[in-house]
Amino acid sequence: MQLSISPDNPLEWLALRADIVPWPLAHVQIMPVVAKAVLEAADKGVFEAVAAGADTVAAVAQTCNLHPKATRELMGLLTALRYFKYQNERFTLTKSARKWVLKDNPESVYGMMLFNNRVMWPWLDKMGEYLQTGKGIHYHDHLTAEQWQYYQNAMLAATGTEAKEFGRKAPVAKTATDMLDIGGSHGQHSVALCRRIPALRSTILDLPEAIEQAAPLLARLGLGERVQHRPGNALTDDFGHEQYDVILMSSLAHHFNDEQNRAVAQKVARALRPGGVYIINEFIRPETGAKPELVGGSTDLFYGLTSTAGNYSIAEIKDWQAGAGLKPHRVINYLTIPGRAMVVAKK
Ligand SMILES: C[S@@+](CC[C@H](N)C(=O)[O-])C[C@H]1O[C@@H](n2cnc3c(N)ncnc32)[C@H](O)[C@@H]1O
Repeated sequence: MQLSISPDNPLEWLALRADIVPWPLAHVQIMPVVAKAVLEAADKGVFEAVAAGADTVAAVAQTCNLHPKATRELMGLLTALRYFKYQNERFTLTKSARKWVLKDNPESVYGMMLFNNRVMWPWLDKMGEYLQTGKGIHYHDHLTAEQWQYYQNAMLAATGTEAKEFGRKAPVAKTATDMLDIGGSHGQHSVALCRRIPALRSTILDLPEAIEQAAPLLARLGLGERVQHRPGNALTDDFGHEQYDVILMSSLAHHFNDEQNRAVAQKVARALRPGGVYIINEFIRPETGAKPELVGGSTDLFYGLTSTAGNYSIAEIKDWQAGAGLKPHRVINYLTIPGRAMVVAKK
């Protein structure tokens, strides 16, 4: 997937084509403003206010306690971004914005918006330092309880769509009974798979601070005893011997360095039953020289900044699995989240 600038008319098309438009300005001037405007709009309740009927600048400003002139500017930008339509002097949410940004919609990314606005945004200021030192900020080591809550809600919001596709496509036998979900947080991936495979039960291994905040999110998913949290640390805990038919590690490998991922793979290989599968579900870093890809590329830099590690290529992930004695099985790309894949190995 790529971001591109699309012309509104033939003259703009010609100007872009002739390369007389200074397009980097889109990145350095427009995108930072766009990102912060959308985050603040979500945080200040602007989308919810319009959905509830505040359909003029004055009504939005009053409902959200904002300055009228600043609100007009914000609404103009959000309309250009197609969050809103403006007709007959009234704002309405577009159908697509309604689906993705309203708090209570199942596919909404609202939780991610709050986390990015309230917790993640200041981290971006550290990018220059990271580029010079190569040392990330390792946020798991110093979040407050409130920040852990925003984080776990964000993970739930970011993976609602993916988890459904995971539940349908993960190559797990219908006879599977036991699953370990390493760094499983909210449990959406486990729940999706348990819904497909009636005898499956899952244990979610996550850090205690995460579980404190993720427990109510998991409870809301309604699988009861079949999906349970276990507080621990994937880097130091033993996973047992021939106990599981499926072990999933989703979006955690990018927080671990190569050596740590190899050590985890060794423990996974021991804990799987013969025929069991190890699924590493991840953002994929395109191989050097391969076609550039925006999702894998931008998250690679982001996880470098936040955890010093970063994304890995499919070949690197397969190498950890093979190094632990597992056989390559399948690589399954996501339709709904480009740049992500399940890299699956079998015991
Ligand atoms: C980016 S989130 C991914 C959550 C979920 N698996 C998903 O795909 O949406 C990473 C999760 O791993 C957990 N985590 C981080 N370090 C860990 C460790 N050493 N052991 C176990 N879990 C860890 C975090 O608390 C967090 O819940």
